[in-house]
Amino acid sequence: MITLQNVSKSFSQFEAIKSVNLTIEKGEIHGLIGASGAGKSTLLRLMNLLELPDTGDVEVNGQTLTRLSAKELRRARKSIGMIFQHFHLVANKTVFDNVAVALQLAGSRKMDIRSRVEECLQFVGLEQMAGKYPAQLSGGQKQRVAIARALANNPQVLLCDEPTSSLDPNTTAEILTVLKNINEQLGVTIVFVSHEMDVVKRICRRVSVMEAGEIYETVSIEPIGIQAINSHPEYFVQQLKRDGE
Ligand SMILES: Nc1ncnc2c1ncn2[C@@H]1O[C@H](COP(=O)(O)OP(=O)(O)OP(=O)(O)O)[C@@H](O)[C@H]1O
Repeated sequence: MITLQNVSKSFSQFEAIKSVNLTIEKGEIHGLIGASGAGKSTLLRLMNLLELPDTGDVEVNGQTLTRLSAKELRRARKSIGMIFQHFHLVANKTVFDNVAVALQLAGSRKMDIRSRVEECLQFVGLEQMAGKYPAQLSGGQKQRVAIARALANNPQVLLCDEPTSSLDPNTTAEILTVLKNINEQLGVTIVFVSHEMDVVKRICRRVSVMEAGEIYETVSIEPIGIQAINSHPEYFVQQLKRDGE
């Protein structure tokens, strides 16, 4: 589903990604974890060619992206959705229009756009918020809009760059549930970048640990379950004690 072969990326003289090989299976939720600067976001952005590799091949959904023309790449990218830590919504557009924009850019017919936007907003539980503006939404609601926008073109892959890092524990759990539903109900393969171990453990089936531009190790894990986190005070006490150890 996603294969990186000897992929390298440098910024000026700095080698941010060093000849990485990685295969992510169809239907998987795959985590990328590591310290700040390890190369997680860069590796993720190489998967839809937001960053162009200096060497190596990137294959997604059976297509070698690195060998496509600009036009072919635009078409291939419709099958790869992406969400970000800071949502990247358009402030002066309504929730409805923020989602519709993805379909307009992809050339969907006007008559199809309304029903598809409504469908996507319903999937993330925001059908009542279609007329609101981003400033009127909570962080979790903004991320749901971004998810609805990413789903609009029926992607096979969803790339998630620290999607819960600005959210509180309860909202994080809600977003993880939405992502899990997308994986299980729509069969979307998910790549999930995070520096938070407990978040990754709750949602990912395999996790690649990154260090200094390389994959140190890829580990299969037993997810501990999205509901494991909640607002119970004992959870916060345990976290605080653990962090203080
Ligand atoms: N556009 C760029 N220009 C120059 N250097 C960059 C660029 N993008 C990333 N880097 C550098 O590449 C390295 C990897 O960055 P990247 O953002 O992929 O790391 P990360 O593991 O996602 O870190 P964080 O968790 O802090 O976001 C860092 O040293 C960063 O400074």
